[in-house]
Amino acid sequence: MSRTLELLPAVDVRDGQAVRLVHGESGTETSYGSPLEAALAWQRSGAEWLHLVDLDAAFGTGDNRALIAEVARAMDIKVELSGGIRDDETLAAALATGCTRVNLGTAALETPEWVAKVIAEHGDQIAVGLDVRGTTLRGRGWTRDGGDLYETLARLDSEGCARYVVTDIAKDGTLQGPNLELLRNVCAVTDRPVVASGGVSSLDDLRAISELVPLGVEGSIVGKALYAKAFTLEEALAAVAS
Ligand SMILES: O=C(O)c1ccccc1NCC(=O)[C@H](O)[C@H](O)COP(=O)(O)O
Repeated sequence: MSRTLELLPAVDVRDGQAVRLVHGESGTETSYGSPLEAALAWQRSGAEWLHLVDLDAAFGTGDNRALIAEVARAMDIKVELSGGIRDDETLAAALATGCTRVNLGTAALETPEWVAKVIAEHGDQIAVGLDVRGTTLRGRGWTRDGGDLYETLARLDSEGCARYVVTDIAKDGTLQGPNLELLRNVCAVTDRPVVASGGVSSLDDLRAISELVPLGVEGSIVGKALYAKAFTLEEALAAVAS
């Protein structure tokens, strides 16, 4: 098992643009231009992963499917694809981009039988996003309650889910620091790797998340902090190198 925290710079796409949201709320977008340019910039800076999100698909306001596929296919690095992957058709389209894995959110809450089926079929290519306010999961672009974090986690563990992407929505896009307690609590009840998401603001935040690697935290998504130039990706990669 790797002892170095993986970093996944984020490219969240809304209406064809790379954006950042606050608390994942529609209407709070700050635009950062071309998603392809952003993704290529993270790749040039040494990223080994890209976290690529179709926000329109997540919110149900359309999709950026062609653009997302173009970005994913242009990458030489691993891609984690998220947003609106909820049935056989959207899963097939996502996997056809050549991405390394997909991140399911709403489907894990609304169609658990389908999620159990695709976990069995695709194994490590499927991660589940556990997006929470407190300990309540949120689906449909984080707009609707979807049950208890720990009950859902126990169910997904029993179904063989390979990995979880854990987001504290209250922290997401706020530069207020990650919810380390949430990450510790999730790691305490599952032996599956956890990818942290939401709130990273500084290199010290990344060092603090790195300290959770022995507990099961495998990686950290970084969005706003990179776009706001709180630090560079090169500095972040150096900070977590062991
Ligand atoms: O991932 C989703 O499906 C999603 C749905 C609705 C709103 C936001 C969504 N994702 C946001 C992210 O994955 C962010 O890129 C990530 O949490 C980074 O957060 P931050 O470092 O705080 O900018």
